[in-house]
Order: sequence, then C-alpha cells, then structure tokens
Amino acid sequence: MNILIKAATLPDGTRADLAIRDGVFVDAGGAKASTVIDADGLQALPGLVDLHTHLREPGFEQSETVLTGSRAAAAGGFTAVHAMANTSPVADTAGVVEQVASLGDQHGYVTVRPIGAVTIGVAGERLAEIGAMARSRAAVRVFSDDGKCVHDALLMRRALEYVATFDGVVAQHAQEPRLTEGAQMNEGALASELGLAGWPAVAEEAIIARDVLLAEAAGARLHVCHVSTAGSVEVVRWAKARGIPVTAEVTPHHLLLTEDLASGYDARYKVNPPLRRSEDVDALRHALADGTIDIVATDHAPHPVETKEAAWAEASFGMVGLESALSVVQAAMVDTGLLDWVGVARVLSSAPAAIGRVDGYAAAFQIGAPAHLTLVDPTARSTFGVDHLKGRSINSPYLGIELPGRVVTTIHGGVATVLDGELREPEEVARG
Ligand SMILES: NC(=O)N[C@@H](CC(=O)O)C(=O)O
Ligand SMILES: [Zn+2]
Ligand SMILES: [Zn+2]
Repeated sequence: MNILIKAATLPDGTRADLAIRDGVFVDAGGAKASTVIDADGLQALPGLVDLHTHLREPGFEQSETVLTGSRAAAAGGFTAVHAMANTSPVADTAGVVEQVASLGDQHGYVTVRPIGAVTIGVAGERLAEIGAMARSRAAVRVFSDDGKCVHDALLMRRALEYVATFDGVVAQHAQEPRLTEGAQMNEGALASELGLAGWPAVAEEAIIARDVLLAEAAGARLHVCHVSTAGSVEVVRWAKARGIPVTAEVTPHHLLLTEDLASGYDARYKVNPPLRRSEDVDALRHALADGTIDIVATDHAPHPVETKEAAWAEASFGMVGLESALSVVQAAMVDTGLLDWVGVARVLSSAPAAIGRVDGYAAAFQIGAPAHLTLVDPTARSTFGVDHLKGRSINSPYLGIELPGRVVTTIHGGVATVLDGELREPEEVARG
C-alpha cells in the first residue's frame, strides 16, 4: 500500500506532505501513490501508544478480545497497546504472553505488547516467570499485577531487582490493600453522605513513596499506573528531583472527571483508583504539562453491561477509554492551553513507547521510520455515543457528552486501519 498524505499539519505546526511505501515514510517528492489522503486542516500525530490496556483475552472474551480491543484502539488513533496481565489464565508465563502477542499480529490493527504479571496468578505471593517472559518471543519489558497492588515489600524489591537485569520496568497499581478494604469511591464528605466506603488518597501515596525508595535501592525502573491524587504528584516530583528512575501515568478520566459524578450512583463512574476532587484534577493536569507525569494511559477496562448496571457497591470497577482518549486529552489539556500538539505527541506516543521499549516511535515522520500515524480533525465536535465505541463493551463515562476532536485516519506500519473515520475490516487490512 502506497499512501500519500497531502498538506498535513505536523505536531510542531509546520505543513508537509507525507509519503509511505513498504511500511515506512519515504521522500514525498514525486511519490506515486495508490491512496491519496487530503489532510488539509488535519493534525498529524505519531501513532498513539497505550501503556495500559485491558484486552481481556484469554478468559474474559465477553468483555473484550484482542481483536475487538485492537479495533477500539485503531479507532482511537492508537497503533500500539500494552495488554494488561489480569486475564484468565493470568499472563504469568511465556506461553500466555506469546499467545496474546501473536493474536495481535494476526489481526494487524495495532502492535500488541503483552505485559507480564509480577506474581503468579497476580496473587501477590510468589514471583512469576519474569525472566522467561522477557526472553520469550513476546520480549516482555513491562511487568504488572494491575488490578492488584504488589503490596509485599520484599516481593516488590525482588521484582525490581530482577527486571533491572534486562532493562524492564515494574508498573505498580499503587493501592495499599488494608487502607482500601471495601473501598467504593474517593474518601471524603461525599462518600460519607452517599454511604459508600472511602478510598483514601494516602493508600495510593504511601505505596508510591515506598516504591520510589525501593526502585532507588534496586537501581530499577518503576512506573506508577493511574496516578490520581495531588499528593501522589508531590511524591513523584520529589523522586524525580532525586534522580530516581520513576515514570508516571494519568488516565484521561482522571484529567476530566471528578468524584461528584458518583452522586447518582451510576456505576459507569466507578473506577479504580476512584475519581477524585477538582483540586486533584488540577494538580494532575499541571503535572502532565510540566513533565512530572510522563504519559497519558487509557486504563481501558471493558466490562459487560450486567456488571456495570448493577448497584454501585456490586458493580465492577473500570471504564473503556481507547476510543475517547485523544478527545479527552484535547479537552483537558489542549483546549485549556496547558499542552500543545508536540506535548500530546510526547505524552501519548513517544514517551509511552520509550517506557515500554517499543521500537519505531522515537523518530516520528522521519524518512525510513515505520509509518505509524494518526490524523485528527481538532475542529470537529460531536456528542459521544455508542457508535463511537468499536470494542465489545460500552462502559464509557462520556456517552451523551460533547467532546472535541475526531480521528479521521490511523495508519499502522503503512497500513490504513481507519480511513475517512471508518475502521477497515481485517481482510482489507491484510490485502493492504
Ligand atoms: N481500573 C479499573 O477500575 N479496573 C481495571 C483494573 C485496574 O486498572 O486496576 C480492570 O481490570 O477492570
Ligand atoms: Zn490498576
Ligand atoms: Zn488497569
């Protein structure tokens, strides 16, 4: 597939033609193409990379599969996702991570990089086969028990020491379990009023504080999943100033939504960590803008309708996020003047790729670099609806809300997975 993209606006604001042949960017001068895309007025971004996606396969295919999650990702402008390990069986062996990676390759919409579990069965008791997963064909570099916190300090220390030997990273779901038993929403006056058990900020902050010190002692890379409080930002800022190799992510929903949405007991807003106060949202936005928080990661967490339409206390934690991520980042960060498109390219592509050690994202748009990109129309506005959702689950907190921006085209390795705003079928993708 030869593609010529005419007059796209690059992240730095310059306009350029982009030519793609055999999966890489080539010189646009005089290039012939079978597909010509008029990108006048469209913003080009490097292909988005998600460090935190729940694809649910194997085991929870009623929520999502590698195929349906890949389609949701492509629709959202993503060309690579990291698949979380809390599947059934858990991705704690070379066999499971190789299976997930090869399903991703077969479907071809996005690069699927499996995350390996830190502990067997994410049970927090014994280390998983970290080395075998790292050496496998899936070449796992990110390890996480996400959904659960690696709360045993000795296990966390050993995991950090182990991953340091091959440049891996432990991605921690920072949640002190004793402080959050039965927790349902952010701790505070509103939780008391609603009669829901509170999830205190200190349960997140205390684990981050412990883990940055463990990472320093181990000389290992630590990544903090879904940072949600102003206090966590302060801890990460302190650790970075000290030179500790820590990176942090924030989700789109923690950049936009606040705890008061829990008032109606609509479990679409139930998520872990919980939606916090507007002061926290403000601190997270500024931390992302100043680099204290490195990246945006979706924490796309599909769940079946039954488990989200249940009473709040019984409902599952989590929201889908792949299809809405870029729009929410535009609303929270770009349209507020906190981040420009160069910044968006960093927090949603080059920085997550660097943390996950995904090749091909450091030199976006350069001749010879793999052609992963997305074209968005930042002037579009639409009411977010189920038609925007391309995965298997519809537990989005944005249904019925107007959001800016629209993904018009996604190209993964030179193959268009979205054209004119429409997903292309797998057969078409394979045929090129
Ligand atoms: N975020 C969530 O609320 N849920 C995630 C787990 C997690 O990311 O902790 C899930 O797997 O459903
Ligand atoms: Zn988590
Ligand atoms: Zn998660």
